[in-house]
Amino acid sequence: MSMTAVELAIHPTWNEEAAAQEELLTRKTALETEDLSVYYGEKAAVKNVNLYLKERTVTAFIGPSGCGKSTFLRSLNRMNDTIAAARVTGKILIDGVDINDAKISAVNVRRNIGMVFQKPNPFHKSIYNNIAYGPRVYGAAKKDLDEIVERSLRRVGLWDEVKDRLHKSALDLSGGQQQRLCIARTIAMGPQILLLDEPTSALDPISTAKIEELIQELKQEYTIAIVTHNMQQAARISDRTAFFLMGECIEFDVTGRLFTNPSQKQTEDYLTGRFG
Ligand SMILES: Nc1ncnc2c1ncn2[C@@H]1O[C@H](COP(=O)(O)OP(=O)(O)OP(=O)(O)O)[C@@H](O)[C@H]1O
Repeated sequence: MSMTAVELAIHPTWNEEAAAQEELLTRKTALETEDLSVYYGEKAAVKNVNLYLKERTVTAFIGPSGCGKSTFLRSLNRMNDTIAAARVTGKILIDGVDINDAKISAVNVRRNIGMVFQKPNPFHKSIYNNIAYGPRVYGAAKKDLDEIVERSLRRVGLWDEVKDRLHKSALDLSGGQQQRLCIARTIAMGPQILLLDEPTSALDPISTAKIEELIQELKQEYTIAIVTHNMQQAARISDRTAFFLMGECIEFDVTGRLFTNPSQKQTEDYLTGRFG
């Protein structure tokens, strides 16, 4: 059995955890990919990836820079549609329906599968209007907006911090608060799946810890996929982890097992810092 010191320290009881996490396999699949490849022009950035997200779990995507993690994540809610050179082959299935089907609207896909980016990117609007903007565009009644705003802000633990300044600019919030606001903004649209692309890499350790705690709470309700460069973070917060290398998904397993007893040599080399 191969174990890295770091991962042993993080997962001293990984056997128990792995067993508990196997239970998650019995959950419904929220989304799965079949031979998903993404090309930028002729170059394949993601190659024939088959993996799945189980309902109300956290799945982490790790791997060295440029291995295709973000491209893969972005393909899951059709964000790559916005890049002219990008082309997707294979399937992304939700309840057996391919979300890339021409009959499916990308806008609806993105309502159901929300995304939060590396750098907090609140709109240049008030805190209130950051949350209310999307629901308003989609026809939420004016009388319901106050409730949507409060519920979304409470859900990310921001309500008490901002309730007295709802109509002040969101840009005056700290980076960590801005990122929680961006998560609240996504939640306000009523998604089932949240895609988080390195959501803490621009944040200080305290704000990072708050977001990690929040992710643990949100998984009671949402299916979450997260790209992270921080292996400790993946080990701390995810139920399953996929290790990517040069566009391929090399290994996909219960997080405790992938970190302490990887089945592939490339995974072990990455975890032990032999490359990447
Ligand atoms: N818009 C784009 N146009 C062309 N090539 C791109 C584009 N975005 C990414 N790539 C290329 O696709 C490959 C995968 O990039 P991607 O950003 O998905 O990797 P990553 O694993 O998320 O990297 P990082 O951890 O550095 O963010 C890289 O070779 C990158 O240069």
